[in-house]
Amino acid sequence: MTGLRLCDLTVHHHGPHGPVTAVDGVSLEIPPGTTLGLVGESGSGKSSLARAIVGLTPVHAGRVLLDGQEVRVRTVRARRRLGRLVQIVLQDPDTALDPRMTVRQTLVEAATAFHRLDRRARAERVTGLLDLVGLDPRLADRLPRQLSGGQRQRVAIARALAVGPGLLIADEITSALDVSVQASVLNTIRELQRKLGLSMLFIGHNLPAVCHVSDTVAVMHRGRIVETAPTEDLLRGPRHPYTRALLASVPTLPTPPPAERPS
Ligand SMILES: Nc1ncnc2c1ncn2[C@@H]1O[C@H](COP(=O)(O)OP(=O)(O)OP(=O)(O)O)[C@@H](O)[C@H]1O
Repeated sequence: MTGLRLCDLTVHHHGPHGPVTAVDGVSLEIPPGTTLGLVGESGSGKSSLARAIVGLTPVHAGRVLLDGQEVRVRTVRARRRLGRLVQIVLQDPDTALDPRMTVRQTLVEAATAFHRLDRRARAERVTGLLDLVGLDPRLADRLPRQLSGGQRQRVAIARALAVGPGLLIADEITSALDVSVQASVLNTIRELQRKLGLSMLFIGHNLPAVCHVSDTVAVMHRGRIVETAPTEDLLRGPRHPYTRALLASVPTLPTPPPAERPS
């Protein structure tokens, strides 16, 4: 379990009309073993924040602390250490999975990145990981294209877990999936939290989905955190108008028309 703290984090991008402040002085904390949900509409800066934590986007100002230590990404060794502590899963599993590698090869590669495993331990690890993410072990010898989108995303999650990270960042991991599949992946995330005691940063734009898996929720708007609260409190009494707008914009299931009365 790894704790994360961001102090006044600022991230800039170079836009066509000059610098764009994607993350504007964000401070937040994820105590070890807990999940922080980060919610906000498209363009609010969520991905920039996530990418800055793992060194994929430069930090303009502020600090990223993992277990109290400043994150370093300058050297190969530092990046390796970071990869061992923090893994990120993105919206599109196809970017994480090599189309030429079977599920087994993908998982073994990740599982042996930092640990030596003999043949038998590798086979057990693959079965264990697939079980953890709710996949049938018989899928181990398939290629990504022989799996559904939801199954591929589960493999991407298993691949991240194979490394044995202390913190998992999930960036819109259910957004590209069918609604019914989304719910089942969210339940898998809850199972993982219960079984592994992982620390997580769970990013999404759908407030109920984010709340389903989060202990605390932070609401991001135009690069800033406008409200942070324990999940229950946020749902019961959102304070910021933007949070209320997010809650109000959640689509409800259409109610079937009333049955026609016989005349
Ligand atoms: N590589 C980049 N170059 C220039 N501008 C960028 C880059 N990445 C993001 N931005 C800009 O930074 C701002 C925040 O984008 P970001 O992708 O972090 O938001 P987001 O909340 O994750 O949105 P989405 O869910 O659509 O990815 C937006 O104005 C976006 O246009």
